[in-house]
Amino acid sequence: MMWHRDTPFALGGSGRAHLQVEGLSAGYGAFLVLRELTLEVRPGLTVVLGPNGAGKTTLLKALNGLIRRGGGVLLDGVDLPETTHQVVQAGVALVPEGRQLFPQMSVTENLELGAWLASRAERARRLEQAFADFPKLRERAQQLAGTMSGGEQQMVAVARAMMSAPRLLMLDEPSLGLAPRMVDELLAIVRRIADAGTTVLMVEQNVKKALAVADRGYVMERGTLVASGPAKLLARSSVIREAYLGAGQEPATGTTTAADAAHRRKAALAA
Ligand SMILES: Nc1ncnc2c1ncn2[C@@H]1O[C@H](COP(=O)(O)OP(=O)(O)OP(=O)(O)O)[C@@H](O)[C@H]1O
Repeated sequence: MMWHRDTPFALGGSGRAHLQVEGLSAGYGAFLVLRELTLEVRPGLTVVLGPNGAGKTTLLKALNGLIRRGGGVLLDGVDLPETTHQVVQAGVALVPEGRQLFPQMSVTENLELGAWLASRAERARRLEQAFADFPKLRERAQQLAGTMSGGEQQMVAVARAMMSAPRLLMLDEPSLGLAPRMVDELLAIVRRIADAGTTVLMVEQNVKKALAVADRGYVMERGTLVASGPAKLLARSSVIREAYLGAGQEPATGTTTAADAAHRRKAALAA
């Protein structure tokens, strides 16, 4: 069964938000990761590519108010606030790396947490809409999130972010650890969310597949941008072909267990 119907995703805002990032710097303590980054996220789907440690997650954390940043960030011409609470209120939602669901809570409870700023009645309305947008989650409404497959959990994480009715949805490596078919389905959903009017900024390591669904892309290395452009052109560019040749190919087993293990180690170190 597919995860979605042919109806557009009605949860997101339809403001076609436009994010402008000007001279952004951010890091951890004295360790500066991002140096004077300038980029824009236009309505549609923008992807940020780059190797491990390039600073992709750091970019999303800085935009989301999880770490301090310098430089300017404008959402539709208005300064984006610096605290996560206010960033969510401004209409920006993040699907974090590793999903970060509450494993002992049901699908419904996890989804409801995505609408914590909304009134009770509005939360109920959005939950109904989330189940309409992701019919399979309705069947699993009472299942504990921790007992779901990786792909199912990623769908819950995306649906939870959409519960805040964002104008800008940010996703951090949503395909990590998923089987190829699930990656395709997930990216199709992300594409449809963008088509329905929520601007999307997605960080990915699956270069080939990400560029196939995106409108525009940036390539980041060591905290700076080394290439940008329309996704179709970027896919044919020498910077992508030389640096990432084969990077978008699927592992023979259909899973990325090694990547998952590396990710868990990194999460443990960061904790
Ligand atoms: N909490 C932290 N404290 C200190 N340094 C960190 C922290 N998180 C990340 N870093 C460092 O910042 C740099 C950028 O990391 P970041 O996670 O943004 O990269 P990335 O491009 O998202 O890579 P990946 O694909 O592995 O997630 C790395 O050198 C990393 O070691």
